[in-house]
Amino acid sequence: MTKHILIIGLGLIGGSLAKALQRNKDIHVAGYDASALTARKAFKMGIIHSSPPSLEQAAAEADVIVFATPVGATIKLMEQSKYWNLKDDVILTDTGSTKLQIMEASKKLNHLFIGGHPMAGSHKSGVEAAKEVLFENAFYILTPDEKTDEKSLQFLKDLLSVTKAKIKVLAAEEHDHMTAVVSHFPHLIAASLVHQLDQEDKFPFTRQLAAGGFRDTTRIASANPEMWRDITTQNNAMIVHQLDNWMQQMEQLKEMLQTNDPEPIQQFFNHAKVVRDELPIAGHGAMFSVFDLYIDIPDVPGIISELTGYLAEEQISIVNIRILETREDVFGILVISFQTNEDRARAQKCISTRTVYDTYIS
Ligand SMILES: NC(=O)C1=CN([C@@H]2O[C@H](COP(=O)(O)OP(=O)(O)OC[C@H]3O[C@@H](n4cnc5c(N)ncnc54)[C@H](O)[C@@H]3O)[C@@H](O)[C@H]2O)C=CC1
Ligand SMILES: O=C(O)C(=O)Cc1ccc(O)cc1
Repeated sequence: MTKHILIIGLGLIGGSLAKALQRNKDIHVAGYDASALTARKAFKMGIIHSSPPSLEQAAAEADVIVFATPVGATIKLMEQSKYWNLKDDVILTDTGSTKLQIMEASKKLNHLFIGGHPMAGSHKSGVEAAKEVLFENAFYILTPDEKTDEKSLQFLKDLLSVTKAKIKVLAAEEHDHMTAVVSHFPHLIAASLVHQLDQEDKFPFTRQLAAGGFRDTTRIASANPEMWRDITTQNNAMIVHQLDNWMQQMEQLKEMLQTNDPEPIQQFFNHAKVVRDELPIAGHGAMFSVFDLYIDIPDVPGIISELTGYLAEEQISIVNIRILETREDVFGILVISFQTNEDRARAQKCISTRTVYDTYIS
């Protein structure tokens, strides 16, 4: 029997989930967005099967309702949902980047709520950025609570299995602690680095030099500010704790730099390199999946369109493209990112057979 899924919020995450769920032919995906234009666009793009005009009516017909809105809006919608005329056995879930406050809000609901967080995404937002394959190989965290029955949890896991994400059950507190470390606090640091660049007024040319490493380290600072405002205010205590640790670390770093002894400075970088190099690679346990292919290219006009042209001919989709370094006299490094490991392997074969340029995977 066809199951009715309602996705509220048709941006990057809601749109991507809607697309992935459509792989299951026994599912009807209805989509609602506060922006009527977004909902219309999602329907025209085929991301959702239907775009109901009334949220309450769509909610009444749903077997599963997914809140894919910024986490502040999600809590407000959850409160409103108490007044909706829902099916008794409906499952409510969400995609938010925080879980503690959302699970706290769920205690006041009359229906089952299982927290969710697909840990893949990007600095882009909006329905236009939605991708069916966004969650493949990424972790998809679920945070059931003591009211969750095994059958409903299994139903939700089965429903989400079409995303090809790795579903993992965690307590909300564990989730918020870990995401503060690997996602929320790093986001604040990325934004702070950009602020620091912005305050640099001695040499305005500095911005032009902000290539390679600076751009890599700060990419996420281009993400949706409203979404990150909500994440930061909800997971505030865990983030402040990370900031305390960081400030302590910076004090030690400052002392080390003032002493300026080369040995501990090298050890500092060495330890970071060892830990960083040992992180699980994307697709094998990493939190966010992007598959980078490095290509040594000469700095000549037309080279990028030549390479992307070969990939297009072989129908290999690219998710990102950037140049790490270009100087007039040396080869530059082109980094092309792919959504899946298979795409990257096909791209490497394509470039190696059709050009003389060296390719490698970091
Ligand atoms: N962007 C990312 O990389 C990731 C985001 N998330 C989480 O997923 C959720 C959605 O994020 P994105 O899709 O990136 O955001 P987005 O900005 O791309 O989309 C959010 C959508 O929700 C709609 N919306 C806002 N308030 C609404 C309301 N009250 N009722 C109905 N629609 C409303 C907006 O019009 C927009 O279309 C957030 O909670 C975020 O924390 C989770 C994983 C990754
Ligand atoms: O772009 C990136 O690397 C991200 O970190 C995207 C992201 C943003 C928020 C999340 O809760 C999960 C993933």
